[in-house]
This record gives sequence, C-alpha cells and structure tokens, in this order.
Amino acid sequence: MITKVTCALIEQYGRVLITQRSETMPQAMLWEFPGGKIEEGETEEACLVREIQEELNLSITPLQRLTPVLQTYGDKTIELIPYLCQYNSGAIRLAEHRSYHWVQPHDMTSYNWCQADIPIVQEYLAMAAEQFLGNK
Ligand SMILES: Nc1nc2c([nH]c(=O)n2[C@H]2C[C@H](O)[C@@H](COP(=O)(O)OP(=O)(O)OP(=O)(O)O)O2)c(=O)[nH]1
Repeated sequence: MITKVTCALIEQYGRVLITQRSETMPQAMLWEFPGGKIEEGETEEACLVREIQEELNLSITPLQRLTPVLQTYGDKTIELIPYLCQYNSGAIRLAEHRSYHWVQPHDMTSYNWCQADIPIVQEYLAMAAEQFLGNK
C-alpha cells in the first residue's frame, strides 16, 4: 500500500521553511518540508492547510503542485506530494518538530534531508534558478 503524504514549501522573503524531524519520529533528525499523511476523503490542499496549522500554528495557502516522489523506506512506500505555498499569518509554534529554519535556496543542499525530499529540493532549485535568470 502506498501512503500519500503532502509537504509544503512555504515561501517568505525569498526563503523557504524547512523543519527537522524529532528523535521520536520515523526518519528521526532528518530535515523535511512540513506536512503529513492525507486522511480519508481529504484533498491534498486541505491536508496541507490542516497539517501546517496543527504542526506549526501557521496559516498557509497551497499555490502550485510540484512533482510527486515515490519512496520506499523498509517495508513502507510513500508518495510525497509537494506544493509551493504562500504564508498567510501566524507565528511558528513547534508541536512535533525539533527545529525549523528559513533557508535561502543556495543553502538547501547543506542539510541532511529525508531521502524522498532530495528530488523536490532539486526541482525547487531549478525553478529558483530559472526565476533568477528571468528577472535579470
Ligand atoms: N511530512 C513529511 N513527511 C515526509 C517528508 N519526507 C519524507 O520522507 N516523509 C516521510 C516521513 C514519514 O514516513 C511520512 C510522513 O509521516 P508523518 O509522521 O510526518 O505524518 P503524520 O504526522 O500525518 O503521521 P501520523 O503521526 O499521523 O502517523 O513521510 C516530508 O518532506 N514531509
């Protein structure tokens, strides 16, 4: 069975919010884009809005779906579904994570990521580079 998991690339002032999983979570201590498992009958966007409110106390709006990633961890397979998201309001209060950083694109490759996030980071960096060239 494939578990669908959403994750949010929340942008503000040219930085993206990334979170570090805690000691007690699967994929402990690794960095990820916050999000979580889709519940029955829930849309991807509704899942993201709910998870980001629960985990971080932030209000966001999903804007653009990026390319999903299939990843097997041991006997589990997930489909990780990324969305570019807009920050609306709220101050971060960590409910589950160990820590968070707002990172610039060029710093993203220096983190120890969950395996599934690596192609998403690559896609985001390619988009950021294109936007940079387009703005020159
Ligand atoms: N949220 C999130 N999970 C990720 C990412 N990358 C990645 O491999 N995962 C994996 C870790 C977990 O195996 C799974 C998501 O589980 P989770 O524990 O964060 O989701 P959840 O809060 O809905 O789970 P639960 O506590 O209700 O069981 O996806 C990512 O960028 N964001």
